[in-house]
Amino acid sequence: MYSTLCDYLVENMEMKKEGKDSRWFDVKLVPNDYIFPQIYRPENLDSPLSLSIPVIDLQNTPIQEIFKASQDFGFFQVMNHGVSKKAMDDAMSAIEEFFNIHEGSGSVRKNWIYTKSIDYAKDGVHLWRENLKHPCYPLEKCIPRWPNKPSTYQEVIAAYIVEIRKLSLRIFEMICKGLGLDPEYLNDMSEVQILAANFYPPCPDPSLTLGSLPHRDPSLITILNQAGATGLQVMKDGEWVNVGAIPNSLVVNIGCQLEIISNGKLKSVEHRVVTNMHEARRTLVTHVNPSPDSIIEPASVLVSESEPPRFKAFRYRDFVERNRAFGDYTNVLQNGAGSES
Ligand SMILES: O=C(O)CCC(=O)C(=O)O
Ligand SMILES: [Fe+2]
Repeated sequence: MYSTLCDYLVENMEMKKEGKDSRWFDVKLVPNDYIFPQIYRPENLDSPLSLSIPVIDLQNTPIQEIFKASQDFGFFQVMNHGVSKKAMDDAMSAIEEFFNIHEGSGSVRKNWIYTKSIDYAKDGVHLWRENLKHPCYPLEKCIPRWPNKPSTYQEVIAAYIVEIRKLSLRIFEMICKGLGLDPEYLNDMSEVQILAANFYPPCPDPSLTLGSLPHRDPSLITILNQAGATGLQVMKDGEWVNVGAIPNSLVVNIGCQLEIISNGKLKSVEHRVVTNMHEARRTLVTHVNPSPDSIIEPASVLVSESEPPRFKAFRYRDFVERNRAFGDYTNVLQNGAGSES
């Protein structure tokens, strides 16, 4: 932390003299408006050694493993998941270029939303990240409305979404079988609706900052490509647990809607992103959501006299609008290619 404003100005003027560019994160000390109050700070960045998120090989349709991880952690990592390395690498390169091209260009709010770090504030404190979000459903209509810089963006992100959709269908089938639901139950009501890309630059003091605030996802499931970088933490038994960075794996977590449909059998768990000093974290997050007009309620086969419904029914669209579930521009995101902006 800077002890005086003067220290801060001198430090940053010196960096400019040295000829470094002046992106917001090119600082030697964390500026005051990025320092969270004590209660939010991720002071101990090491996990308890005994805990780790399950890593599951999808090759042999491991229904019980997926089901148990969804109950115990609400999170798991998958290997041999069928999303090609090329699709993952190409998509991640496009994202990296996007954040390089668009830095400093101001927020763009049309059919996609680019939010700079400074635009994110919790009680006046900024998150250590930049973010891009856009709708993905219906895919063919959405593609031409996505960013066109870099020029590969639309093509490679579309290819990535198609592969992620296939993976989400496999995971849903396994979860349905584990729960005792019709295998198509979740497939029929879901869409890969929103893509969010994040850029968390290296930070001079990760104990003071956050990349994302603790939250639960408003999705059915979320599939996260973290490109082998650490930073994600999951709450387990009252402690923050680091999620390992395994090359070519994907992280899957149970969203609030699936917790409701499962009548509380599966857990939607709180998570957050911490920063680190040495490497940038870039992530591609796909929110697999219920179709906006679907009714979310505990599945009838999971409800009985001995297990009454633990949640009331609602329309997903109403939940999203009421909670502004995808941030300030939720309407643009939920209404996808149909929205005028
Ligand atoms: O970027 C990450 O690692 C996590 C992002 C996340 O939790 C979300 O988009 O819901
Ligand atoms: Fe999340």
